[in-house]
Amino acid sequence: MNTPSTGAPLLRVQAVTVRFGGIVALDAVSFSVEAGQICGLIGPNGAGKSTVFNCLSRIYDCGAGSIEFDGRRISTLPRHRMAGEGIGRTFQNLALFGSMSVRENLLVGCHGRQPAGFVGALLRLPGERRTEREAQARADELLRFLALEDCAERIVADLPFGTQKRVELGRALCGRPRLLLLDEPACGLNHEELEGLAALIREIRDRLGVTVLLVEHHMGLVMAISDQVVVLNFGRKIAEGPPAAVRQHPEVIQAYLGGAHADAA
Ligand SMILES: Nc1ncnc2c1ncn2[C@@H]1O[C@H](COP(=O)(O)OP(=O)(O)OP(=O)(O)O)[C@@H](O)[C@H]1O
Repeated sequence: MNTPSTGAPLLRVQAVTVRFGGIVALDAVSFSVEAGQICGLIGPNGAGKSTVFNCLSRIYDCGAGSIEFDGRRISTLPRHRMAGEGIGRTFQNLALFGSMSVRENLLVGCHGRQPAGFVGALLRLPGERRTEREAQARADELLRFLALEDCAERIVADLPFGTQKRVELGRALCGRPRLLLLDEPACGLNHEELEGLAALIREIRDRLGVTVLLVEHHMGLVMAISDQVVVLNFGRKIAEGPPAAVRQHPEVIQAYLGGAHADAA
């Protein structure tokens, strides 16, 4: 089980501002996520949710403000260090190798954190063989956890979309993240798959000890599984707190009323 090494919040976003020309995508946004929480990050289209994720993955630079992970400032680290720091993510449009098997996709996720390097792999050094065994064991563990054993050797592109989404979760989990960023995991899933997803996200938190930050338009899912919800609108944080309080917040109701997501209210 992953545990934080300090008593501070696992993730602290402090006064982060991001501008694109004249657009203020994030305007001094601050929030924290405690270890062991599922935190929902919601808001209407264009509110700034993806920009937060892209700052956390270091795809975007924060123009101002800072991001701390487990007490360490990460907002200035190089992008390739983020997986090693313990932050994993999934993508709205799935980041999978369609022509490779489910197991191979998971192994790619495992190898992102392996220290042996190119020369070690080329020469099949003992250390590299050990990390390969460990990667296979981790992939087996996650195939079981995600109920993907039966399709482990199948080509990903041949699988239903809902199954591909579980493969992507597996790829992200192979790197043993302490914080998992889920980008619209419910998008494209049917009703039955949605119920399975809610249970799975809880299990990722409870059994694997992974803290979850969830961007999602499906309000039913967010409100059902989140311990806290942060609401953005036009790049500003307009509310945060437990789901029951957030859904009654006047600014949240106002932000969603008239939009495509009025069910938030
Ligand atoms: N790379 C970029 N270049 C210019 N503008 C951008 C860029 N990325 C985001 N924006 C702008 O920043 C604002 C916030 O966008 P963002 O994608 O973070 O919103 P979002 O809440 O994720 O929206 P959605 O729910 O539609 O995905 C929007 O006005 C968007 O047009």
